[in-house]
Amino acid sequence: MDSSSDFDTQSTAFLDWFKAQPGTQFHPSLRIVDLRDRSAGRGIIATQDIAPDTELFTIPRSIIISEETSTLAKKLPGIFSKEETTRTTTTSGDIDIDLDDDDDFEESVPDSWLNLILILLYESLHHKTSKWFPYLSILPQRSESFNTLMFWDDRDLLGLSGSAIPSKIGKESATRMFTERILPVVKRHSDLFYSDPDSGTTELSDTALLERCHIIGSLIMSYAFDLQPDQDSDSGSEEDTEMGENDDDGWIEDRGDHNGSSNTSAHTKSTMGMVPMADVLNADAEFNAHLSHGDDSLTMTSLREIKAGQEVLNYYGPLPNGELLRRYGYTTPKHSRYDVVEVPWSLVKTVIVSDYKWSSLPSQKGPTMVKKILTEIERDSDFRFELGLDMNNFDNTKDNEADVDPTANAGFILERDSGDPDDQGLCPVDAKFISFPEELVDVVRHVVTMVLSASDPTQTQSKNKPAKSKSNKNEEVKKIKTTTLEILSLVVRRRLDQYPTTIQDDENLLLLDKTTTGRARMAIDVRLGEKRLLVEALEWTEGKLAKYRE
Ligand SMILES: C[S@@+](CC[C@H](N)C(=O)[O-])C[C@H]1O[C@@H](n2cnc3c(N)ncnc32)[C@H](O)[C@@H]1O
Repeated sequence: MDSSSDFDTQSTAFLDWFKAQPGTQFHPSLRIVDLRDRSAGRGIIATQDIAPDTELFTIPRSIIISEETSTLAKKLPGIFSKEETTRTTTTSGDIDIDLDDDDDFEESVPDSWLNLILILLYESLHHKTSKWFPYLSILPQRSESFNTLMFWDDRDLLGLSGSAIPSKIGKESATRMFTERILPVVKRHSDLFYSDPDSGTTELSDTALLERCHIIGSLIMSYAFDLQPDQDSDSGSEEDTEMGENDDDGWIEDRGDHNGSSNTSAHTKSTMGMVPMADVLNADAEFNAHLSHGDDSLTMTSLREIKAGQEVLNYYGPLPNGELLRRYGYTTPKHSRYDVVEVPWSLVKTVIVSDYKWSSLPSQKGPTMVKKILTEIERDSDFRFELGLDMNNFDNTKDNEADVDPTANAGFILERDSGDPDDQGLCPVDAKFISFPEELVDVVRHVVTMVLSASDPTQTQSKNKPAKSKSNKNEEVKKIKTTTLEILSLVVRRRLDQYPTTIQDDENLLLLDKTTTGRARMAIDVRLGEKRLLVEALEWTEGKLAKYRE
């Protein structure tokens, strides 16, 4: 860790550099500060009260590191301009590379994330002579500087047992992508990448280069912005664009998930960039500043009054703490409102087949009958499609893709109703659990209906069975609803059992053991938040059941 004087010297050098760039502005009541005592690196605080709607700082597009400004993009124009010509999207959504177009096709790096990796790799190998030197100097450059999950070892990750988040780290797929798409470009143009003796960089081994790609990839994931075109040309209303808001989706999130997977269509020319000063701001689920993207510059504006001493905070989106940890390497109490728990379809099946005590089924034949019904459901492609069981409902960054069982990765996401932040960056309503995902309820109810009717002797008798009375029908509906809720309740309990520690254990760790810090503490925040959500779901279910049983 840098001494605090080195840290401050670098901050000052960066601020001086920033202010010296044509077109920048920096509000005099702001200061870059050292927040490492609370594991938040650098941040910006107000030194005087700042009124709402104040321009905090302005960043001309010319000082953003991106394809538009980079020396590398100018030196290798072929690589950075090929995306429209060498790639097409097939109807299935797969990417096809047009081999006839150019025999250098393997060098095309169509994803804005990969483009920025190449650019930053080049700049880091030329950092001493780079025009961004003071800016590059304040960015984390070593793996030890990151707490994103990519850099956690197996022992650290044990703290996240039970959570689905470790399965989304995607280190292998990122390594594959770097090996296939970045290393060949660097090797082919080694004269360019290693051309700066002043920066003292000799040719890197594949291992060292891959390590650097991971560092830069993580840097981009936690620092870069999706650069939107001039908002004046957007289709949104003027008021919305001025507020940096989007009509339909609430706050625009200008940070994508670039975890080794392209999330932009091959034909969408989206650019990512490193935005000096904007990325010095930390963030939270309640925030007080917003970046708007203008024609020539980007402007950070206060959304409400920022009192002297308060931190200026940006917004990274409605992320659960697990996701915040994976992408950004930290957790906050306010982000727990967005916590989620993934419930695998396999767990739901186990509960239905083996755990739930079907009172109306003969104990011998019961499980076989239920299994048969589930198999039929899984075979029914319409049903699977409707329930999303064919799709990987979980993140596509999973390393272990299910080749055999199309439902292996299927699952349901439990979450609260959390609402959007308001136009001042505040969350006015409490987040609360108000229902299970519709698909989960539908599938359980469907199974319950089938099982109950298969085990109902009046259903299996002759076609001339007497019509059911209204009260019988009501009873039947009630039975289906209560059985569905009982199964959901059991699913939640079993999901809770998948965490090695209880809520009480975790709360004790946090309360009694004040030495629980860093990664261990953040892991507790994630798993505790998920378990609290499960308990909320359980209480909600039991409340509903109590009403039906009255
Ligand atoms: C865009 S940078 C913000 C500046 C950063 N603090 C620095 O020192 O360079 C994003 C990173 O800052 C840290 N960060 C952002 N918001 C934070 C918060 N509320 N608490 C702790 N760390 C935070 C995380 O490490 C995150 O990956």
